Amino acid sequence: MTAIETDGLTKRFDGGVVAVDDLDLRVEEGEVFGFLGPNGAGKSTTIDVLLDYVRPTEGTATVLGMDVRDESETLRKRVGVLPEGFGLYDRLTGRRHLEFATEWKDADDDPDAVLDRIGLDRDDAVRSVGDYSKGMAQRLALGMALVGDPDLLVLDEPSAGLDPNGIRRMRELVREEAASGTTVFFSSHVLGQVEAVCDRVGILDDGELVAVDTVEGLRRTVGAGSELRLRVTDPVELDVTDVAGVESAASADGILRVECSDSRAKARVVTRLANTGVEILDVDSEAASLEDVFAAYTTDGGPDTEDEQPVTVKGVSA
Ligand SMILES: Nc1ncnc2c1ncn2[C@@H]1O[C@H](COP(=O)(O)OP(=O)(O)OP(=O)(O)O)[C@@H](O)[C@H]1O
Repeated sequence: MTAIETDGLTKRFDGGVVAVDDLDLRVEEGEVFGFLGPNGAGKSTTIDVLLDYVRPTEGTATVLGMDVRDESETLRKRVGVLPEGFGLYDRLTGRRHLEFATEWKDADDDPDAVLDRIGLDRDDAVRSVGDYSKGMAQRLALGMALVGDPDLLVLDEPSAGLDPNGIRRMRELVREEAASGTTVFFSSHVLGQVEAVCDRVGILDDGELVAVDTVEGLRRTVGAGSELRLRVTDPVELDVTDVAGVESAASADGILRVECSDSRAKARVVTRLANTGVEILDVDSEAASLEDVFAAYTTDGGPDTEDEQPVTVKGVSA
């Protein structure tokens, strides 16, 4: 089943702003889908339509096989939402919030189990949330989204305010949810996190979907390759340019630098060298980051795929 499907979805606001423009989007069940786009691209408006907070001007949207306008009550029980800028009730405790979420979803979650999952201390759970730090409130809101074992999780900037441990826990939770069959729709400007957890990403620009693929696939499309650096005993004699996915190779100062258009080529190069008896002393690698890919799609009319030019390579991924 397709977890999210939009056909010709358009939202035009009073005043003429077209926030979402003829959007055809498909998110498959069980995948973690990253939803990216510059400020004002239309991401929040799309999410609002999917949750039936906003009605589209044209087109349709289905979630878990149901039309969002006809089945919004049913969907509210099956979809967990962590909205950006969520509101909590200052005078109520964290535990009470979880109990409310559980009642609202007709679920039977044990609040202590949820607290343990999100890493919120049980003593803190009996304090009023008005006294919570930003990260504690964010953990609680994530916990509320997880209540009721949702079939779809919609997370808008889920790492906002979280410390590094909280970010790691959030990523683990996303992967755990996906492993249990939950679809995760993950909207964020923190591209490193999107890259770390998402199976595929969609990039929205000016209300239009300009790219949908795996991060690896997007890298290939924009010609954003990766570089492999090998310290070997005698690099001068080596030629690996016939290895599939290798663009060029050059050696200097005992280092062989191999430009790859496809990151899988790196493993092929290492295998080739090992098979020819070359001693590899050290290996290092850099891949174009999702940031580079994002910039290629959202500036200057998108990537020129006719004549693929490598974009700036940065971000170390050994
Ligand atoms: N209620 C509204 N009335 C009029 N225009 C709106 C309304 N809501 C959003 N817009 C406009 O729609 C466009 C898309 O906004 P949206 O909030 O969906 O973008 P976004 O991708 O979520 O941006 P950001 O990354 O900054 O959160 C913007 O031009 C915005 O000004």
